[in-house]
Amino acid sequence: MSAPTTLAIETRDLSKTYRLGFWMNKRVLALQNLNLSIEPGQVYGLLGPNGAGKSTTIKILMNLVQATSGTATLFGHPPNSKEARRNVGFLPENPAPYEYLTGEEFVRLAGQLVGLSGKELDARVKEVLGSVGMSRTAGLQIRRYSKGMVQRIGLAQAIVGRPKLLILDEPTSGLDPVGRREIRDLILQERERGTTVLFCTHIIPDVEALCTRVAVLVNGRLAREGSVQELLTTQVPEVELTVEGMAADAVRGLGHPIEQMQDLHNRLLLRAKDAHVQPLLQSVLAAGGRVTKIQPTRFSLEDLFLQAMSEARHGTVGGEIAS
Ligand SMILES: Nc1ncnc2c1ncn2[C@@H]1O[C@H](COP(=O)(O)OP(=O)(O)OP(=O)(O)O)[C@@H](O)[C@H]1O
Repeated sequence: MSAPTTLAIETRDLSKTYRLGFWMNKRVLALQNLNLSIEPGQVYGLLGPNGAGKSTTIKILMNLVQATSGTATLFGHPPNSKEARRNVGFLPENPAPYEYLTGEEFVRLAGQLVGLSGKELDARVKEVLGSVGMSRTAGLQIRRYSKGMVQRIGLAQAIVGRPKLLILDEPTSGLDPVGRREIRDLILQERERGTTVLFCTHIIPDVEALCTRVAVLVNGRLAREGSVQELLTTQVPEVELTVEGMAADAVRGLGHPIEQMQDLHNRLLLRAKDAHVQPLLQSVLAAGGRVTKIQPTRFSLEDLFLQAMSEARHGTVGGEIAS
């Protein structure tokens, strides 16, 4: 029997309450009993609206914030241990590298900090500057860099030590489409190399392009978790119908469950669950309406995200100020 693989990241009942106010008597429940199991080699996306607890999770994993309760481990080691730190490359949300260093000096420093030296360091610095597209501008001081260049040099310092795990807080935020594509390609390269990547973002197309698995956090709680494929296929299929010759009220009056209806003046766009389509169709035709188009709808990650948020709105817990 083979030994179980050590998880790259594991959190158990991880919670964080921030204390606020002069008397520290206000509490923000930023994270509530978060359980994550991230296998080595996965590219794992942490999705969620503003204030969902994504950065708090990452900061706990990077030992920048202490959890209030629960545990977190990186390759089986607690975040404050040398063993955990040795294996991780990190890009914070707003990287603030030393501005008076050149890009190359900064990446070299990061390489030295992870134990590289001599020819190996020279070669690796050159290699990563090339792979983030900064070879030509690496001699400029960082204070001269654009946001995109800072982001790329930040990524270069994160990967210079060939970490087994990359943790990236909003790696493509604020970048133009070309910059975003380049950072995405770099993450894909790291995935090819077998690096485990955890990144958080609001940008759903990035998640669709990169992730093997995702977690959706809302109000500090895990609202959805699974492979992108799994999450999308477990949704009940829906069908979109285009109806002409009937008013919206008349269609509603037929009494069938309809998920969404859009009135485009000369036609109606209806969205109904697969199981309800046949009776709806028959009633529309019997009432004199014309059905000009029927098509299955593809449930997107964005739909899933919005659904998770609307469910959470009815049972808010985290990210709220409690007394
Ligand atoms: N240092 C802090 N002190 C007090 N409250 C904090 C602190 N850091 C975060 N919070 C609160 O904790 C909650 C979660 O914040 P967090 O930054 O983890 O969310 P996020 O999902 O990363 O949001 P965003 O997408 O906006 O970066 C929010 O309500 C936030 O205001």
